Amino acid sequence: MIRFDNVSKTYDRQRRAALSQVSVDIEKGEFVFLVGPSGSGKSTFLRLILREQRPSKGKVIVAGRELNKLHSWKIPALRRQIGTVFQDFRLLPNKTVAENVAFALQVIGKPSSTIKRVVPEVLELVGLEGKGGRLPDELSGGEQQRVAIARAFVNRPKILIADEPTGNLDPATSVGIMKLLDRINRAETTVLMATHDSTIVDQMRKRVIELEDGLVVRDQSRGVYGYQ
Ligand SMILES: Nc1ncnc2c1ncn2[C@@H]1O[C@H](COP(=O)(O)OP(=O)(O)OP(=O)(O)O)[C@@H](O)[C@H]1O
Repeated sequence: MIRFDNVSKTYDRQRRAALSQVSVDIEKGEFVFLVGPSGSGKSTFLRLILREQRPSKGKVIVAGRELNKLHSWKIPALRRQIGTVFQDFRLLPNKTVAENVAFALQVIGKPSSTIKRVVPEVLELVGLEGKGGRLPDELSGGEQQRVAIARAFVNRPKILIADEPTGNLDPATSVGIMKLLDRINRAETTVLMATHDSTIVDQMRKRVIELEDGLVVRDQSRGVYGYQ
């Protein structure tokens, strides 16, 4: 589903590579944690998958497309297959929960009959039934992240990318969010999550890819967080 073939990335005017000769293969339906110290290249890895950045060398292949060869007009279609969730939720503050989720479908041209049907379904899936009319600031952090996950998942993407999704949440709330991501993964969605949350990684025992200074220093199935 995601393949990096000897990928290096050096940003303009930087001496050091953000990623160096990275080769990894992530299969459909896998759940993968991406770990490593700050500045080790995790966000760069995720940005390459979304074609927000291009590799300096090597190939990135996502859902069968080699991203370097992808015409820019095809980038929206690529991104439609990838749901994204971030540490800071990134909800639209003036829209209700249901409107936030509906908006993700409106921008890709889904008919309103479909939107009316699937928004309540996905809100129920994430445990927010009955909260569709609230504004984001009327929700707890954990609930806001559930809205963000509902929005990312409502279009049933092949891949879900989560960049520190539990970074702003307390441990108990984080466990609930991880259960939800696990459930989404069991529905055949490939999940790739960058995190500094050692407790979560140690509890879940999923594949762990560790970066250090842009290099893959570990790729372990049923792995642990494994560094301080
Ligand atoms: N847009 C950019 N321009 C120049 N250098 C960048 C840019 N983005 C990242 N870098 C550099 O690339 C390296 C890797 O950064 P990246 O953001 O990928 O790390 P990270 O592992 O995601 O860190 P964190 O855990 O703090 O989010 C760092 O040295 C960083 O300074």
